[in-house]
Amino acid sequence: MVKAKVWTLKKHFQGFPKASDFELKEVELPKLKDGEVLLASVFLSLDPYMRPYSQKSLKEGDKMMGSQVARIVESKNPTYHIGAFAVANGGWTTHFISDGKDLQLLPTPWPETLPISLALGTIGMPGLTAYFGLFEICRIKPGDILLVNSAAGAVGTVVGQLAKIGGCKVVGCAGSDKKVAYLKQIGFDEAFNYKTVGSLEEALRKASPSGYDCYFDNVGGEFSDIALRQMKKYGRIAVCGAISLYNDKEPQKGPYVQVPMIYQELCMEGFIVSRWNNRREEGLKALLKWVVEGKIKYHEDITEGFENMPAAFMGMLKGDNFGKAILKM
Ligand SMILES: NC(=O)C1=CN([C@@H]2O[C@H](COP(=O)(O)OP(=O)(O)OC[C@H]3O[C@@H](n4cnc5c(N)ncnc54)[C@H](OP(=O)(O)O)[C@@H]3O)[C@@H](O)[C@H]2O)C=CC1
Ligand SMILES: CCCCCC(=O)/C=C/[C@H]1[C@H](O)CC(=O)[C@@H]1CCCCCCC(=O)O
Repeated sequence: MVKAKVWTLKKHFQGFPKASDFELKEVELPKLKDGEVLLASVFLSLDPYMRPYSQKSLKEGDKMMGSQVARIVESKNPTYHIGAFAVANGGWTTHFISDGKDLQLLPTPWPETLPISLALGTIGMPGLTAYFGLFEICRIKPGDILLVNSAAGAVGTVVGQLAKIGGCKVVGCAGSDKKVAYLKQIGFDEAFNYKTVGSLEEALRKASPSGYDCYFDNVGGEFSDIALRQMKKYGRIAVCGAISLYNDKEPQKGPYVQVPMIYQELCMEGFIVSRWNNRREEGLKALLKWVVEGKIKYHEDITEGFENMPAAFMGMLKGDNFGKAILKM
């Protein structure tokens, strides 16, 4: 019998999550049935969606949602061999049982030089979000000027570098000087710390006096209200995330987007990356190739120890992470 350690949602979040909202439990897993596999989490992903989606889909006492790179430790399913690694949606747990349907084996061959945790970041869901958001929603073309916020994070770093590959001028915003320096190092044309610029409006105008063709929005709220007013005619806006709003106790009013959208004839579209699940392989293959060629650089922010999962989650939500936030078991 395997005993799994599991982080549960003890109390629904009220505003920003607190340590007391989580509870660590021990659960005895049943024996494997035919077709099932037992997995041990190796790396757990920390993602912003866990904040709004847990509110929407979890009951108090449920296991916290999330994905991991996990190793198969026992198998009664001929497709999955002991020792293989897979990306799974097992939640915040040390061990779990799967019938194999939700498992994605890592793209093969996986280069020995790359950490397998990248399958949760640049060569995983966040990388695919950047890829499809940029090519399908922003529809970038060479010469476009692109703005991305939360630019030093899992999605943002890939957005900026892909846009450079696509021949764009890229402007990125992030919440610390260290992050800004990194953005410049990986090829962003302009980058600034949105927390320390006196006026966001002026900083955006200085970075691109002629305005923006594309805006990849990870933040929403007030930032978007200001950015929207600097879009060029026929600009495209990919509404990817709204992290500035996820911890609100009450929904905020505004921003009111109609006037700039009409004047500038903008196209603004929200999306969830799973829309392109049928093109997952194409996206992963392209991202893996660019990483191997050194055209996409990555940075991971790794916290060690399963017991630190809630703290790492709260840290990511407030911007402590530099690159993709990961927990190593
Ligand atoms: N639509 C989709 O299918 C998907 C959407 N997303 C969304 O993409 C966004 C980025 O996700 P991901 O790259 O994984 O996360 P990140 O790695 O970017 O981590 C979150 C970052 O958000 C920034 N942040 C937190 N609060 C604020 C705030 N009030 N204003 C501005 N920035 C803030 C912090 O960076 P800083 O220091 O710069 O403030 C923090 O590091 C999220 O909104 C997420 O929900 C992600 C995956 C799929
Ligand atoms: C207003 C909330 C916006 C959240 C945007 C975001 O970060 C979306 C992330 C999804 C990503 O595209 C693919 C995912 O796996 C994320 C959603 C995960 C949903 C899990 C839902 C589980 C459940 O409802 O039981």
